[in-house]
Amino acid sequence: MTTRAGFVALIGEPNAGKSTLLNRMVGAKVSIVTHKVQTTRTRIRGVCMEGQSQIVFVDTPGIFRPRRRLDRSMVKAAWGGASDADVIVLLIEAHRGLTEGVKLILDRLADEMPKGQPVALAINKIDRVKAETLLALAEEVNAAYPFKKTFMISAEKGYGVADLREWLAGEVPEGHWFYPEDQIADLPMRMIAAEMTREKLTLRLHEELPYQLTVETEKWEDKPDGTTRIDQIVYVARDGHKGIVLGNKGETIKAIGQSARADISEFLGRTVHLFLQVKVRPNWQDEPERYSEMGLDFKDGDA
Ligand SMILES: Nc1nc2c(ncn2[C@@H]2O[C@H](COP(=O)(O)OP(=O)(O)OP(=O)(O)O)[C@@H](O)[C@H]2O)c(=O)[nH]1
Repeated sequence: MTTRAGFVALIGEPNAGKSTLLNRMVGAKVSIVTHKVQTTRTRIRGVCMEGQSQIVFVDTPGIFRPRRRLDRSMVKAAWGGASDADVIVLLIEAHRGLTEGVKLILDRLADEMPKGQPVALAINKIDRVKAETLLALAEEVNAAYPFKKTFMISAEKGYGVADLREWLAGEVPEGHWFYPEDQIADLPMRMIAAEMTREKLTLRLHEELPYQLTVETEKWEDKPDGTTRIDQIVYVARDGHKGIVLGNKGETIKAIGQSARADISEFLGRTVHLFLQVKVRPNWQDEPERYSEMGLDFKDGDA
């Protein structure tokens, strides 16, 4: 049977309802991810299956709030996330209409989507407006940008969300799934745990190994005794980096493991046994950027 898999970016002004919509489509754990982990590297917000399609939602952190200098590079990264995606959904608020912020996004959309990906408009919070207003708004926004499809939804109440999901499932390209189906439910937790370890590594080693580390959660086992065993791999780019991460007699990695374990345990509310392994993956930076940035690990022949 033909399988499909692809990346979907939800974009929109702050407060448009992106998290609420994601939670509806993916499941409640996603909100935990987004509120706990604020990084530019963790780009995956959640994954869901719809029929034979695997839909991977990618993050677009802070696209429209470039306040500080640091934020400007994040804005770039955010549009990068969107333009790398296979499908884009612009979420706007029904009762606020075509705001200046939305206009700004519409102006940039054509330039930022050189690949001509399908872009859908989702008018959210339809529970707050009358039907006439909605139709007029849909027309107005479509006149500004030729959306492939327009959805009227209420992320909070769930109206229209199933239709949007079905449409996305049909729009993502044919291809292998990125994640085994049985890992999807755990994925946000695996990512949080990996991100927590990466944060400790960066705190301790940031001067020596900037951006040269990735962490992946390999195994996750909730034991009947109420504890959780988590195995993670810290990938470094070069053999010489391994020693830096391990430290003298393994002291550095031990200290990192202890503090990561404490954070993960607190977060999960259960005792965690964390096992860290350091491995060299010299080519990870040469992998297509979108995959390595997203923490995806491809086996031969998958890409
Ligand atoms: N009435 C109504 N409120 C909604 C709907 N969807 C989301 N909201 C509310 O809108 C507010 C913002 O929703 P979020 O999902 O946090 O928005 P966001 O786009 O993720 O916001 P940022 O994280 O700031 O980018 C919350 O108070 C939601 O409860 C909807 O369909 N109807």
